[in-house]
Amino acid sequence: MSTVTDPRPRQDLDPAERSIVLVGLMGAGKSCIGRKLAQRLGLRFVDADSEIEAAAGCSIPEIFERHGEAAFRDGERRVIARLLESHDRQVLATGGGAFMDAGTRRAIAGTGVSVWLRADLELLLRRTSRRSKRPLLRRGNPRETLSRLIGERYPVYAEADITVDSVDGPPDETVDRVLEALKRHGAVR
Ligand SMILES: Nc1ncnc2c1ncn2[C@@H]1O[C@H](COP(=O)(O)OP(=O)(O)O)[C@@H](O)[C@H]1O
Ligand SMILES: O=C(O)C1=C[C@@H](OP(=O)(O)O)[C@@H](O)[C@H](O)C1
Ligand SMILES: [Mg+2]
Repeated sequence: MSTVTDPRPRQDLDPAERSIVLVGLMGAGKSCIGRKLAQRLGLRFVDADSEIEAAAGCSIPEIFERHGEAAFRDGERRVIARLLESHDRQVLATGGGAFMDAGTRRAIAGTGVSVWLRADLELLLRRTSRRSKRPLLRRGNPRETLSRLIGERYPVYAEADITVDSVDGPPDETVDRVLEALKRHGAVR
């Protein structure tokens, strides 16, 4: 007889069975590096932001405008919990604010291995200057906003299982660094 629920405590999951979950600030490269990492590992790639947009039937700026940030955060928490409940191993790029939620951090610790893509302010500014799809950077001064978010969020991102510096070179260079770190952690063989 088969059971629907997995009887193993999630903490016992082998690191090599866990989904790889990228966290970090806007512009760190979670979406870009996550997609390439998934290709290299032959795993499914999921971007939490795209899933939220699909579930809401509108873009992230529209969700913020119509329903406010709190509603976006509710959707984000639910979507990430659903994605992590799936037993398929995947590479999941979260949005920059997701890991700030304690429940989301617990869910990630349950079935994932978290990787903080760390980047400095100048790199984040350069990478986020081209597109304006991020509501938090649409108003005010992006340097001040990102600098404040670094102060608020970096101590929390530091709780991730693995930290990798997102470098100012070709994306594959950062993908290589992530792969090496995952191997050291036992999450990739
Ligand atoms: N390592 C990298 N090297 C060069 N460009 C990058 C790198 N990582 C990301 N980018 C570019 O920077 C921008 C922001 O990256 P993105 O993956 O959307 O970041 P995030 O999802 O963390 O907000 C994108 O245009 C992406 O192509
Ligand atoms: O940092 C944040 O609070 C946000 C980051 C965005 O994702 P990226 O980090 O992929 O840009 C997106 O989820 C939303 O605009 C809010
Ligand atoms: Mg992204």
